[in-house]
Amino acid sequence: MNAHQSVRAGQPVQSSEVIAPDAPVLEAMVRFEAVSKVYPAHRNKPSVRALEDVDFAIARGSITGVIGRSGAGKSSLVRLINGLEKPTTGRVIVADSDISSLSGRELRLAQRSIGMIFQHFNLLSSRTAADNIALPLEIAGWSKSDIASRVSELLDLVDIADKRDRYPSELSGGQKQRIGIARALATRPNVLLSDEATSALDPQTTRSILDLLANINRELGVTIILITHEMSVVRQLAKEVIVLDAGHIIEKGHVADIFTHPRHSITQTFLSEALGDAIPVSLTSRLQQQPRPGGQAVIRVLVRGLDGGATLVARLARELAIDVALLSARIDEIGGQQIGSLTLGVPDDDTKAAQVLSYLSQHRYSVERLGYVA
Ligand SMILES: Nc1ncnc2c1ncn2[C@@H]1O[C@H](COP(=O)(O)OP(=O)(O)OP(=O)(O)O)[C@@H](O)[C@H]1O
Repeated sequence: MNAHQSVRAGQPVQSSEVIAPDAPVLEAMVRFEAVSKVYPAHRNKPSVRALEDVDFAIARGSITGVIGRSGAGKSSLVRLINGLEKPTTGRVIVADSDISSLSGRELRLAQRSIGMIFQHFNLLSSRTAADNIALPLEIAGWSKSDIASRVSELLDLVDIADKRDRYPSELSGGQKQRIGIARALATRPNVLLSDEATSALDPQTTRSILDLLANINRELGVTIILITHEMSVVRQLAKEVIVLDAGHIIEKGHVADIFTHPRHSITQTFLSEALGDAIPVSLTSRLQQQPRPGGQAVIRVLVRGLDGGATLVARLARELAIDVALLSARIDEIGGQQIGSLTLGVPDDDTKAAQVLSYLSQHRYSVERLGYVA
């Protein structure tokens, strides 16, 4: 498939298929074609293979999370998208142009269609909020009056007009990030790259920034790519996710599918972190790490909606003849779908707990053993 082809939703997933589900015909905004990135040996340091044969396509107007641990290759991927690095092999296509083949003025023009926001905001401390937002417009050669009206528009968009004359040192982290977002959107980019943009913020401010990004995506149609090491960020905002590990894509697809049916243990660990608070305190306070005679093994399973939970409990009873107890259930909106998190108590006899776990993993449920209760 080349950069200009589109695919129809509903076809089986191919390695470079566009991964947004809803539109009838999807067009890629960012496409990696067999991309590898090797940093050459330097002084005494050996060469590093940061990305290996990476293939994906991100649909126009979508919100996609790219998640991975430290060293997985996330920053390399960002620098390839915005043309700061060239792939060692393969091509990087952004908005129908092969950014990996551009240089000089052509590259600078292409880079204007890619906005970036950062963990530490990267604002100039000597400039006011308004003047920080104006900077990319000055560089792009806009007239003073056009800059003034665009900056006012952007301050309203990020809901921070009252702080226009404040300096970064006078702003909170959330306010600084709003200025960062306004600056990134100044030249009307097609793509907004968020590089750990909420990692330095508290959970409530993170929520408000993610809500703002969701509005921007809805109202302006900007394609958003969220680089993060936190599945909770992906869960709150993205519909699609790419999981990177040691330079390889280990999973990609719809967030709701990956939450309910992860293929890889690393993905499962990210999911557990994102759901850490999903169990009621009344249960966590009773959880033990060692089995109790006559007690129950406690497991957590993710299912599609609460109906999926009722069906699962009925199937375990019917197919394995094991009655499980529903200890708690909670429903979340993840990737635009309702996902149920069920905590089940399985009679703690070794064979029954093992049978249930093996049944769930055979059917690719996202499952985690939490401990035991008496
Ligand atoms: N300029 C460089 N020169 C040499 N090696 C590099 C360079 N940039 C990254 N690497 C190496 O490439 C691998 C991937 O790094 P990268 O920064 O892309 O990962 P990351 O997922 O962003 O990690 P982190 O979350 O810690 O920033 C690492 O082993 C890193 O040490």
